[in-house]
Amino acid sequence: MQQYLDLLKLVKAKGEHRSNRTGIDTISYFGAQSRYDLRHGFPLVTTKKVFMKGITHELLWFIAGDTNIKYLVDHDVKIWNEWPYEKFKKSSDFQGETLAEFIDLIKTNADFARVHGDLGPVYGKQWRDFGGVDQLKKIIQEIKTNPDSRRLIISAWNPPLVDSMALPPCHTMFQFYVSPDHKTLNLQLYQRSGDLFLGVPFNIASYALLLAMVAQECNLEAGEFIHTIGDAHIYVNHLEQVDLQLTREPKKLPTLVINNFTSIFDVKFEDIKIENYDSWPAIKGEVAV
Ligand SMILES: Nc1nc(=O)c2c([nH]1)NC[C@@H]1CN(c3ccc(C(=O)N[C@@H](CCC(=O)O)C(=O)O)cc3)CN21
Ligand SMILES: O=c1ccn([C@H]2C[C@H](O)[C@@H](COP(=O)(O)O)O2)c(=O)[nH]1
Repeated sequence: MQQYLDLLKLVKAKGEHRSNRTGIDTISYFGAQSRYDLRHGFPLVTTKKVFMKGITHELLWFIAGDTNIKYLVDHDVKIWNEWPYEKFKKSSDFQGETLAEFIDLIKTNADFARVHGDLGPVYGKQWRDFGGVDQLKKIIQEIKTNPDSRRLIISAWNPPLVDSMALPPCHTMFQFYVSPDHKTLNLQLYQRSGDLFLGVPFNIASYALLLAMVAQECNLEAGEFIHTIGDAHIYVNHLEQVDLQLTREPKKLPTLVINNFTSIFDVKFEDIKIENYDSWPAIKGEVAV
């Protein structure tokens, strides 16, 4: 996937050293756009192995309107673990538990999970209930009945609620666009902040999967995913990993297959398959909390 490598190169070449709330500085470039055409394969980064299982579960979790990490924890998806733990550490229930102990409590104690596993009104809540509006259902209905609309927008950025979220949304809003011949569905995402090494490969695959599912729901062909990023950054402790990736030749993209599709609201994890994913080995990197 050359577009992703080009994005890394752009930020390395034109970005500036910048500090931020995490204490780990970044090289940052403001305003970048990449285009991925799903007709050329499923855009899963091949220059390192990407954890597609986690991406798929996370997307189904958003679509279900869920905001509690219990579902993810129960399926061994660890990517959101640190954020409720940080919240828990500040609560009066905290008694020095480690992150592993905290996650164990989420797994085994439903009452504990209900209170301490919730991230606040994050993506799932906003997509399915933004002040009473089920945006996802509404927009799918609009795509089906009014494909020429220029108002096919879903927003996760809800200003009065941003401060009660464990992490304000990074992928803040997206728009659908049906081609003039009403055959192809395209999606553009505005992501306000992008961790190019860890988060962005997840975000690309996640929105490509969402585009494919909404297209199938609307009997359209999935076309382009256009990824626009505000603060596009590489954490300085990921620079070596990025350089290693830049030495690797991208491989042929895998294909996405969704079996037994009836509706985007009923898709099962087992029915989503990525076939012929040939990637370079995984590369580890620390996440900045
Ligand atoms: N600094 C930062 N970067 C992010 O990408 C990010 C956040 N914070 N906060 C919220 C979510 C959580 N996301 C994450 C968090 C961790 C990984 C991660 O560690 N990925 C590893 C291993 C995944 C695994 O196998 O469990 C990777 O190699 O992709 C990825 C995305 C994306 N977001
Ligand atoms: O889906 C996601 C979620 C988060 N990120 C990254 C972007 C930043 O590095 C951090 C969030 O920190 P802020 O200070 O709130 O910007 O997480 C991502 O790339 N993708």
